[in-house]
Amino acid sequence: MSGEPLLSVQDLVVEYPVRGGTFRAVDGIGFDVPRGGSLAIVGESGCGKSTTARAIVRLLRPTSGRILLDGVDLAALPEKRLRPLRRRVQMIFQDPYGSLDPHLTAEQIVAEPLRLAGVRARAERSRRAAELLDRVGLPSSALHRRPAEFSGGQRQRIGIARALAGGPELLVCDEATSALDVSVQAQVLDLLRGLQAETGLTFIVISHNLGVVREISSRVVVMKEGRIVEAGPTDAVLSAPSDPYTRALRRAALDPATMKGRKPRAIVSSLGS
Ligand SMILES: Nc1ncnc2c1ncn2[C@@H]1O[C@H](COP(=O)(O)OP(=O)(O)OP(=O)(O)O)[C@@H](O)[C@H]1O
Repeated sequence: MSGEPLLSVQDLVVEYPVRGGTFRAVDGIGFDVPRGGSLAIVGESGCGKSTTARAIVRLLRPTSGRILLDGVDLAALPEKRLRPLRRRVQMIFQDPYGSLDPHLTAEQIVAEPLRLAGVRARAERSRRAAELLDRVGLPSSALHRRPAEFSGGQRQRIGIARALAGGPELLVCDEATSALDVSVQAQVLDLLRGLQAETGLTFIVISHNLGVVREISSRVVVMKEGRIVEAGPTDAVLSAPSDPYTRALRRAALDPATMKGRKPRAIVSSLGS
């Protein structure tokens, strides 16, 4: 994990057009993610985590700043030049129910990015899709079933197989487990950890759940109102946070009564911070 970071985000600003002007959702943030490493982004609802993720995978175009992938600035690239790089950065979404095309079978869902990556022969795409679905722990009977026939955890596995299909170097997981039951969350986290160990994949994990962050990421940045208020090794930041906001997040996470089914914004305000 030495040398140049795989991803370097510098002075990133994202503004949304709103009635009468713009709203600055991300306000000049920066961080590095080493190759084969992981970074978690945490913070209250609305602090700009998803906006950051969407900018990194260029689902939206940043207002300013740099997103260097191996030194190439994704922020500035026009769509046409971005296309060959898209395969290298993939995203897993929060909602395993909404993010899969209901009309396609699991095999077709996973085979599509293979086609886009230039795998021409249909038989080869089918073979690789079956391999990927097996790798994420789905049985071969899953191949010809459609999303409605799977559980939430199984659908998230299909989403992970789809994200892996193009052979990405960076996987951005936006609340990838938060729609799932706790025991299924643990299984999906195990799968992601296993993939990281096996393949050296680099991860960005976005979560409001500090337990998930501890499990999966060695480094963390804490965001508040579009800015980074604290950053460092996960254990250090979460064990001895220096920022009052991180301390409030942590207190809330340690208290199961306040945490149950609630998001940090509500919890932080209930703590009076
Ligand atoms: N398309 C949009 N137009 C205008 N404002 C937006 C848009 N998308 C997001 N925002 C605003 O930008 C801010 C950051 O939103 P974002 O979704 O990045 O937050 P988040 O930290 O991911 O929240 P959550 O944890 O609830 O998903 C919020 O105040 C949100 O209301």
